[in-house]
Amino acid sequence: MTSSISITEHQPPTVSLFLQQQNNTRRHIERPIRVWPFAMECLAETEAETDTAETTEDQPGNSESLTAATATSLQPVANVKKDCYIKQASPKSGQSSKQSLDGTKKIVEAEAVGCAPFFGVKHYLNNFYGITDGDTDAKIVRIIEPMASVSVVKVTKSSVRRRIVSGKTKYCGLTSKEEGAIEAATMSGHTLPCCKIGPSILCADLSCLADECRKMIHSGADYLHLDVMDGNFVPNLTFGHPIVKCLRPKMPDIYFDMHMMVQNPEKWVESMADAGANQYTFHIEACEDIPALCRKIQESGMRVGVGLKPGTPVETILPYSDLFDVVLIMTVEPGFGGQSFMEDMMSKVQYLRTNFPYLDIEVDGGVGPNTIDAVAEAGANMIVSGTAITGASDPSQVIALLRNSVENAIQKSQLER
Ligand SMILES: O=C(CO)[C@H](O)[C@H](O)COP(=O)(O)O
Repeated sequence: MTSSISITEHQPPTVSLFLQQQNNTRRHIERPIRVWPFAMECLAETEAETDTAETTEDQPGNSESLTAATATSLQPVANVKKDCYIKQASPKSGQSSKQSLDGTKKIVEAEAVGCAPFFGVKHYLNNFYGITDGDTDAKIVRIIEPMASVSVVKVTKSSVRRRIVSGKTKYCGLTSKEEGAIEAATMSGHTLPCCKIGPSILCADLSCLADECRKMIHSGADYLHLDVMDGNFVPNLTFGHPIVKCLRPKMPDIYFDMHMMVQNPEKWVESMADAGANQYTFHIEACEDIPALCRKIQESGMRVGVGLKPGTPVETILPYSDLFDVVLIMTVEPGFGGQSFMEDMMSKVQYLRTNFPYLDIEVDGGVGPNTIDAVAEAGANMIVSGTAITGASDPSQVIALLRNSVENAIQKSQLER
């Protein structure tokens, strides 16, 4: 079933949503939803309201954006002080998760009153989907999380450059309003990870790569995990950026997670960004200057992933943990699909989830219906699965099963918080 909705606003946007359901499997979006950016401004506004204790510092640039935000809402959602600066830091020590969820709830409620399109979209989807800001080249993706009505703003795609300046994240290519909204949202501590299933096409029929990839997406996959092997870091060879570049126009909106099993990963950052990759996951064992590589990846507009081979202790990432968007825990020796899952790697996942509740934790190797429960219970939320999906007679059934396990585990862990 393909559906679409149109929402008109005081500004031009027509919000188009393409939702596809096959064999009762939930979710698939052909294209991102497009909305007018005021929704993001609105988020900033409600953050300011929610966290009044923290919003006292005068910052002229930001007061301008807040005034504009109020003016563009259908009904102002909050009496925001004109001159206040949105400055909610990460959750205060001692702040309970209940308080944090209450804050999130307030934001969601406020949006429901002030932002009809968001409410409609959220209600319609009842799940987590990206919403872009209306440009043809997506700048900001707003993820609506499935379980706890959590809202997150994330930056993706190459039109935005994210840089770390003096330990602070800076965004280039955004208006001050957008930047303020992102700052408020990303620093609010409300960013909880959600379940994403990314089939690895390593063992698929690579002679018809685009068709195989489309099949995965139509079966309900959230993203594609593309394994790049150089015959050096791992004893196998696959493909590189020229193939990714050919694939990109055939699926312009699909998230490409590049698993770079290569020596000297810094060598391929620009080419992969240019080819249209969204996430660049390098192996920590293959890299000498980790901060420099992370900076390079961020500056080229991709999310930063770091992979750990089974023999690499999880603590290795600790000095750099702020620099990563995703940590990939390998549950096989990298190089080949179809190997047996190493359950003892789950202690690494548990350690990461306990210490980094907002981190995207990805698991790769031997993950399928028989092993997913261990992965989900340990706390992983990005699930790579190769042969279990590509070799299945009905990939959509396997994807739905994996998703179900992870979503249940996320829900359970949130109830226990
Ligand atoms: O990175 C990989 C191997 O290095 C693959 O992504 C992974 O092994 C997926 O295949 P399978 O699920 O069959 O193990």
